[in-house]
Amino acid sequence: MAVVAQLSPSSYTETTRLSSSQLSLSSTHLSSLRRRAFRPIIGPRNPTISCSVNQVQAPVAVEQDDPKSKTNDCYGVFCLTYDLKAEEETKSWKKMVNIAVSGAAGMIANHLLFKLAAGEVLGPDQPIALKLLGSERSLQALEGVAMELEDSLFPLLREVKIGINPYELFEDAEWALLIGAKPRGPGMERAGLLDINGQIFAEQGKALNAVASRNVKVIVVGNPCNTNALICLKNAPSIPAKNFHALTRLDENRAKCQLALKAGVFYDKVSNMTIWGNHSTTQVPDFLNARINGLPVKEIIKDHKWLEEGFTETIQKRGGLLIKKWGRSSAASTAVSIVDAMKSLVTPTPEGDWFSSGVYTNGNPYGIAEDIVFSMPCRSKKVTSVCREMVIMNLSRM
Ligand SMILES: NC(=O)C1=CN([C@@H]2O[C@H](COP(=O)(O)OP(=O)(O)OC[C@H]3O[C@@H](n4cnc5c(N)ncnc54)[C@H](OP(=O)(O)O)[C@@H]3O)[C@@H](O)[C@H]2O)C=CC1
Ligand SMILES: O=C([O-])CC(=O)C(=O)O
Repeated sequence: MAVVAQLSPSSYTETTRLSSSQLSLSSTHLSSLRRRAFRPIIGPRNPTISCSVNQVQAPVAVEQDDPKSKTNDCYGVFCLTYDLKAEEETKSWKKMVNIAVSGAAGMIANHLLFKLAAGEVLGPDQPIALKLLGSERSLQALEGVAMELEDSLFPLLREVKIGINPYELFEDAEWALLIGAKPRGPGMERAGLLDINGQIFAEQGKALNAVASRNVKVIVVGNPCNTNALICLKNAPSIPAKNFHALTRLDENRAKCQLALKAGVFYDKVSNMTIWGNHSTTQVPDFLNARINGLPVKEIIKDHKWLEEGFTETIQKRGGLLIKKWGRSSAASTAVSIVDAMKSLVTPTPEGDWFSSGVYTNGNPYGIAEDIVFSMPCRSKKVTSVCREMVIMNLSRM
């Protein structure tokens, strides 16, 4: 099995000290390396750095007319081809999965990428390729992120590619985690971001439509995420609308946390938590259908006034409160919730439970307006598929 890597300026001096036998390079791999050695790549401010394990060239500046063509085939150590010591182990690994992440130099991605690369999401036998999308202004920061990924020595991380062209980065993507978008500041509503962020998702929808796997699972995180998810899916008519999700898992996690706190139980005792609607202050966290230790919440939490008033408002305004306290929007907990959302899609949902996700309303059983993206209870049926079934619940209790 081969690993691909490109030697970054900071690492090539060390690396060239090693002989090919020390790296256990086969002759096939060596010739592949030599081929790669002269392929132009992007470095800081666009110099081209060409090198191989036994050959180093000084960086050479290259002309690039179209900034959209600035994409690395691979980054740093991920361009190197070598035989794995653990060949036996890797034989049992699954086929590599391409994961595209936008806003990859941002706060949320900085937490998420390391979880993905560690196998926390798709498991210890799932090698991954990370395709990191940034912009002109973040390209250098993106290199910094790629350098940290290099230095982390993740066995499952087999490829890293950075660039600014979604048509290149989204190619054959099986996951697209669309985070890149301006966050709100104190006193703003998420909807206020639509003018700035909406266009990003139109372009990225078109790119997904053109080049991504037809089975790509898209999780839209950038706010306002429901509307952005709708914009994205409308621009990607060749990809099933059910594959698009607006992230409301963070709200679900927040709601579980508050119910657990009030009931004096651990989080894992809270189940069946639905977030209805938008990832915004209009959302409805549904305590009526949620359960604690398998029982209706109202049987466990007797303070019904708190449930009806305090709880709902706490969840609706949690993001805003965090911005007020921290000065920026939630990043680590959002990354955790993206992990949770991905796992929920590829793992059969435990019997009787469900999770929340913003999904396209197409024949929904709740009477919610059609043709929007709306958070509701979902179940996943099959490993590795996006099968989603709506949960039919008795809404007359609400
Ligand atoms: N759905 C949810 O539950 C949550 C959603 N969010 C949302 O996720 C998004 C990303 O948050 P976070 O990672 O913390 O933000 P950061 O500011 O850390 O990173 C955002 C990235 O988005 C890109 N971007 C695109 N357009 C703009 C713009 N006009 N101004 C600034 N950045 C831009 C930038 O990357 P580049 O230059 O490479 O394009 C930047 O690196 C935000 O919209 C935020 O509101 C946050 C928390 C929870
Ligand atoms: O509040 C924000 O703008 C960021 C966000 O979406 C959240 O933390 O829920």
